[in-house]
Amino acid sequence: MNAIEVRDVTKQLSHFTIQGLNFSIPKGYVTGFIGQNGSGKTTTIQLIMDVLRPNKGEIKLFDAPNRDVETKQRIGFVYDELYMYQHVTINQMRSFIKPLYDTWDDNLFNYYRREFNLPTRQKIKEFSKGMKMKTSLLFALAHDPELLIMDEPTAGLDPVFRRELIDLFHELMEDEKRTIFFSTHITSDLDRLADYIVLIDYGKIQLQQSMTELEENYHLVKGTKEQLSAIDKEAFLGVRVTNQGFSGLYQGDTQSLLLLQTDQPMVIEKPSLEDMMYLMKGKKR
Ligand SMILES: Nc1ncnc2c1ncn2[C@@H]1O[C@H](COP(=O)(O)OP(=O)(O)OP(=O)(O)O)[C@@H](O)[C@H]1O
Repeated sequence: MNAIEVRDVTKQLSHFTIQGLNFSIPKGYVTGFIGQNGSGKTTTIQLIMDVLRPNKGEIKLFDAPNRDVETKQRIGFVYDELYMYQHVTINQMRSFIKPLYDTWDDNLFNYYRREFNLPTRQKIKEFSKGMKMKTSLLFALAHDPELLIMDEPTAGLDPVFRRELIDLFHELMEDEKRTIFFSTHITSDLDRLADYIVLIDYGKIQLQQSMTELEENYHLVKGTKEQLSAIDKEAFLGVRVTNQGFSGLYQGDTQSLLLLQTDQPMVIEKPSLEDMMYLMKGKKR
């Protein structure tokens, strides 16, 4: 079963359109949602969370419409800006949020509050950016959600806590009942955590694959401009050329590249997610 299904969704904003959005997020896995600034990640997450309504298409969570109140109970939502009332303390906030969830667990709340080192006497509006993100996470985790949907949860966090958070997400995934879908610009977090990747560009899904498929199917090829002219350009998803030579994202079997008669061998490496995003924006030559 899929935890999230987005089918033919269109959303028209004043200067931006999400068009014919189709993707699904498998249950029991971690999926990273990537794309450049303004590519539509937050808008897509808001559509999934029913904060925005699509003009066309449908979104299902655990096979039920995303407007279903019971289904919303199963989801922990972490937003990149704290959407909660900020003039209260964490404990006052708890008294508002707790009644909304049947599965609310005070032990979990107290555990994560201590783990995240969040003060109980200070008002949330006085928290640092990182503390606000931790507060958002605390409230998402305290009702033991089956599906965690997070918009840039690691943004604004110091590197040590970011690593600890990735460890926590690993722990949360251990019982295999949970699903995580999160957007990020920090691709090293995805290398550590993600099973699947969804890449969005200009409001359209460019790529949805497992990390294993990505590793098997894509190669980073580097060489001289002369070598580039000898390669079938159709096999490249994108190429960047500089004075030093070229680097390209190559799809498929690299055997034919190794057979090319060139004065020096080309470099063939495993691309990072960052390489892929950068090169996919490069032109085909
Ligand atoms: N409420 C809104 N009204 C009109 N346009 C909007 C609204 N919210 C977002 N947009 C536009 O939609 C586009 C996509 O924005 P979105 O926040 O979804 O991108 P993003 O991929 O999350 O970007 P970032 O990585 O910078 O957070 C942008 O051009 C933005 O200006």
